[in-house]
Order: sequence, then structure tokens, then C-alpha cells
Amino acid sequence: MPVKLSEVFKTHPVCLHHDFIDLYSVKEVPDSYKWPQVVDYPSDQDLYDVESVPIIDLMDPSAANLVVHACQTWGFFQVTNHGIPIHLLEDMEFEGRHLFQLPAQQKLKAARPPNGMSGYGRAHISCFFPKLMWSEGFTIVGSPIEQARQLWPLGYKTFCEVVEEYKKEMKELSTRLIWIILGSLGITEDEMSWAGPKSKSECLCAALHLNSYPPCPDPRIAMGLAPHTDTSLLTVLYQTSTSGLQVLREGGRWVTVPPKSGTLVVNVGDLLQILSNGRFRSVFHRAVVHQTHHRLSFAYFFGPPSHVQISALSKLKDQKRTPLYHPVTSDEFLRVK
Ligand SMILES: C=C1C[C@]23C[C@H]1CC[C@H]2[C@@]12CCC[C@@](C)(C(=O)O1)[C@H]2[C@@H]3C(=O)O
Ligand SMILES: O=C(O)CCC(=O)C(=O)O
Ligand SMILES: [Fe+2]
Repeated sequence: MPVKLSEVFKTHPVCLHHDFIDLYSVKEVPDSYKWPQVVDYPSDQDLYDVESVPIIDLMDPSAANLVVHACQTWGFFQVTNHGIPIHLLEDMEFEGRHLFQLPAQQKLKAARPPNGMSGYGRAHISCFFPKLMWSEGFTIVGSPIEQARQLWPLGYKTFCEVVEEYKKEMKELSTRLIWIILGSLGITEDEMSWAGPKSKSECLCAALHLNSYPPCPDPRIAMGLAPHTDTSLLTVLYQTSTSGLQVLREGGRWVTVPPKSGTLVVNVGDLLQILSNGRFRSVFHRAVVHQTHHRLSFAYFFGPPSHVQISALSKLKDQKRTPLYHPVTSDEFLRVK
């Protein structure tokens, strides 16, 4: 049964108004936010971790090989020389802080409706966990104007301009990265025209999600964003200078991805795992919080058009590998997930 993305969360509405707590004003972590076993939150030690997520210079002649290797071994990598102007990252950070610093009552005016995708609210996965997460989010699917108008009836223009520019640049970078990866599998643009640079922007499914993690009185017992994998082909993440993103390694160890100015984090999503028949892995990650710093991150989820069925690429099947997953559209997949 085909289902729209917006309908997926309908039966699990994340209703904010009933039990809304303004995380910026609480002095102690309430019981509903206490998680067991959030032990290894980032310490200085983690920043010198023996193993770390690869950092790849996209101008390096061997960048393509490094990207493919990172997708196979980590499912995560950081990129430098990615072509996104630093001033745009700074502007986005400024606009993000501007948004989340608004009074709670103002932010709630742009609350995501129970059956919607866009707007202010808790993480969409929140309803699947027994405890609440120490974060707030703002999801943008399509134009941000409607929600931005609720937040700033007179001054919404700059926010929208910066967001539109950011989305445009993110789409270009994601397209470039996905073609590095597909190219390595021997896939040509004719075989997958929907992912090609010439494909119309409205064809592709993309969502921009702004995460905000307010300072937390006791980060050892709170969880910013619970362990999850992303429902995308690729995700491109900008994180501000406070660390918090952690990636799960074999053996259950969480490795921190240290923020580096001007660097972007890229990770493989579930749909690329399906498309690559398990060659590239969509890896669990989470975000922990900080006692004094307000951390932000912006995730751009790059996906196929919602009607396109994703299945193991035939070139990979030809190599006598049985398909590991059923063909699925992104909407169906999100519903099942
Ligand atoms: C296109 C997407 C991808 C979503 C749902 C929808 C809009 C917002 C995304 C996030 C953003 C925060 C983590 C996550 C796990 C969440 O709760 O909402 C993501 C989820 C997913 O990757 O599944
Ligand atoms: O805040 C972070 O670093 C992680 C965000 C994330 O995983 C997401 O938005 O999907
Ligand atoms: Fe994520």
C-alpha cells in the first residue's frame, strides 16, 4: 500500500503541547528525561581516540577511493574542500541560533502538526522510546516560508533565503558524493537518471532537519538524540564546535566525531545500504549533550524521489550476490521502519 511520508508518523503523533518542558529553564533532569547507561559522553580523551572517522579532502586525487573505503568500513566520513562557502555555514548557524533562542511559546507557534513533516518539535523517532530526548528540532521539507512566518511574522525573509541557499548547496554536494559512490559500483547516469545532476530538484526527496541540544544539568544521564540510522541515501551534517555526535563501532563502542571548523560529516543511510546490497552500511549513531554549551547540528537527508523503488542494483546482483532486501520506496520503508 503506497503511503505518503507525511502519513508515516500520523499514528505516532509527537504532540508537544501536553507535556512541554522548556529545557532551557530546568535546573535538574526530570525523570522522564533520565536514560540509563549514557556513560561515555565526550571527554577530552575521546577527541584523541585511537580510531577516528576518516577525514577526506575532496580535492585529493584519490578522494573517490577514500570515500568508497569509508562507506564500507565506517559508514561515516568527514569532508574538507567540499565547496560549500564557510560564510554560508556561519549564516546557517546564526539563523539556527536565532530560531532556537526564541521564547518557547513563539517556537510552539510553528509546531509540527501531528500529521505533518515540517515544523518545530521533538525528534520524529521520539515516540518509539520510553524516555524523552534532551533536544528540539525544526524540520524543513520544501519551502520554509509557512513555518518561518509563524516564528517571525515580519522578519522571516533572511531565514528563508539562507535556508534555500543552504539546501541548494547541500543538494549539489550530495549529488556529487552519490555519484562518486555509484560510479565506483560501475553505475552510469543513464541507468539511474533520477539521481543525475540534470534531474529536476522537485524529483528528489530531501529534508533539512535542524537539531538543537540545550545545555543539560547532567549530561551523563540525558540523551540528545537516541541511537538510530538515517532513512536516506546519504546524510550531510554540519555540527557546531561542541562535540556530541557518536558513531557505534563493532563491540558496542561509541566513537565521537570531533567537530572541525568548516568540515562536514557525511553518512550512509538505509536506502544506500539497500541499493548497494549491503556493501555500504548505514551505521547507528547518536548525539549526547553538554553541560554548558548549546550544541546545534543541521542534517540534510538526501533521498530518491518518493515513488522510485529502491532495490539492489542489478550490476551487483550479477556478481552472484542474492538481493538481501525487498525492493521498497522510501515512503514504504519509513513506514515499516
Ligand atoms: C526524511 C526524514 C528523516 C527523518 C524523518 C524525516 C524528517 C526528519 C528526519 C529525522 C531527523 C532527526 C533524526 C531522525 C531519526 C528523526 O527522528 O527525524 C531523522 C529521520 C530518519 O532519518 O528516519
Ligand atoms: O546532532 C548530531 O550530531 C546528529 C544528528 C543526527 O543524527 C540526525 O539529525 O539524524
Ligand atoms: Fe542521524
